[in-house]
Amino acid sequence: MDFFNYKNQQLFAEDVAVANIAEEFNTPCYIYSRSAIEQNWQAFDKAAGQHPHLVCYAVKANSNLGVLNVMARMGSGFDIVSGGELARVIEAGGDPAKVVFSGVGKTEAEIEYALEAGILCFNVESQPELDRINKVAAELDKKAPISIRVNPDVDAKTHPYISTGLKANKFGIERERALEVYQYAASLSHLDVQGIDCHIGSQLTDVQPFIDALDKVLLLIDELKAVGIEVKHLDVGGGLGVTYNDEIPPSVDEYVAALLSRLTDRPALKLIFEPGRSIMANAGILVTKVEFIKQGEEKNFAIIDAAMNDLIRPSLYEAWQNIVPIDQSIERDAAIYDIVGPICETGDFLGKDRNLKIAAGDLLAVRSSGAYGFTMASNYNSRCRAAEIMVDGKSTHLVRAREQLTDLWKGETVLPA
Ligand SMILES: Cc1ncc(COP(=O)(O)O)c(C=O)c1O
Ligand SMILES: N[C@@H](CCCC[NH3+])C(=O)O
Repeated sequence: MDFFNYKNQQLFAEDVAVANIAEEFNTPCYIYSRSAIEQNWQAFDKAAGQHPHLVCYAVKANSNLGVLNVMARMGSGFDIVSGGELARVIEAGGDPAKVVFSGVGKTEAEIEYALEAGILCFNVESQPELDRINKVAAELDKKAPISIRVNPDVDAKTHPYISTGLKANKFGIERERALEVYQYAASLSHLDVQGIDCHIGSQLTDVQPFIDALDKVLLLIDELKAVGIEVKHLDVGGGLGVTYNDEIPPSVDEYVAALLSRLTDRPALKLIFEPGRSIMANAGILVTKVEFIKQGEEKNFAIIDAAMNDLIRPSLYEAWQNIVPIDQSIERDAAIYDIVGPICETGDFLGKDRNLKIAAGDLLAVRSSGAYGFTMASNYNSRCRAAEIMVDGKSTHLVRAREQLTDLWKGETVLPA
């Protein structure tokens, strides 16, 4: 179900008119729907049914404390990639015992922090990382729970920047070396081998690469068992795609059912999911105002008050996101526009060649912006980052205020005279 809908030609977020939110909180602003987040999270939980499982939301998709708190209240686990994300999970009321820690470059300080917090598992990406975790755990007189991220060499058929399961990518341990690395891990005194992990990329719209990767990992689980290493959980990563334009990704039900169909003879193998985009992308929009219409010789430009610093996906991946007027009732002539921001870069666009009926002062919504939107925002051009608002039925909550000019130099100072 879509929680951003037109009623009487006005865009609503749940039961609140987006125009009213923009008036109260100004633009640009991100708006998230609590119901959408809950429904998308529960889709995973329900689809897994009685099979032992844990949904570990990938914090990188959207790490707003309000967003994390909505999931923490439902009992979610979290997939983190930094000490900063762990701190945010804890601050938002998340349970560290349900946290898995992914990423290729964990520092000693981050490992120590995660061990002290008592996380569920480190998803280890290299042999030197095993040594580092073992060393830090020994210093703390603890045993670190680990799983090894296996790179199955499967083509996820997604954008090359967000494909992670190929030999050419920096992630995980090659399938061929995995057995040997597991045996090495099992030999280290302060590691406790708990699981196995795999994540092949993001925005996958076909279920087959997931299944190909799973089959390779299941074979490895059997090989490990044969040498006396028994894993308790299988972390299948995230990566399920969403509809931005005309993509038709598998539903959560289809995706989970396809995975479970391979696990019928392994009822005790706990599944961990790390969905990010599929929970958050369509639970959020970015609202922006048209500042000027500029007619160039070759193109028309709608210059808006949001920019690549607010939402970098179109500039970085040439990602397409739907851009719609908030008020559809105004009758104007349609024209083709590039939707561009005020940043001094030709690559600063949110959409190209869009057919819209717009004028200066109009509000637009960039759809599907709840994932990898605010989390990838920056202060480029010394722009203040946008406000974030959570809608919950009829009520709105400011879950992060717009940055102020003074926030732009927090912690920074000029040289002494
Ligand atoms: C290890 C890991 N887990 C989970 C995710 C979340 O992926 P997605 O947002 O595509 O579900 C990512 C990002 O691709 C990731 O790198
Ligand atoms: N940031 C990417 C997804 C990256 C996934 C992280 N492993 C996007 O917006 O599509």
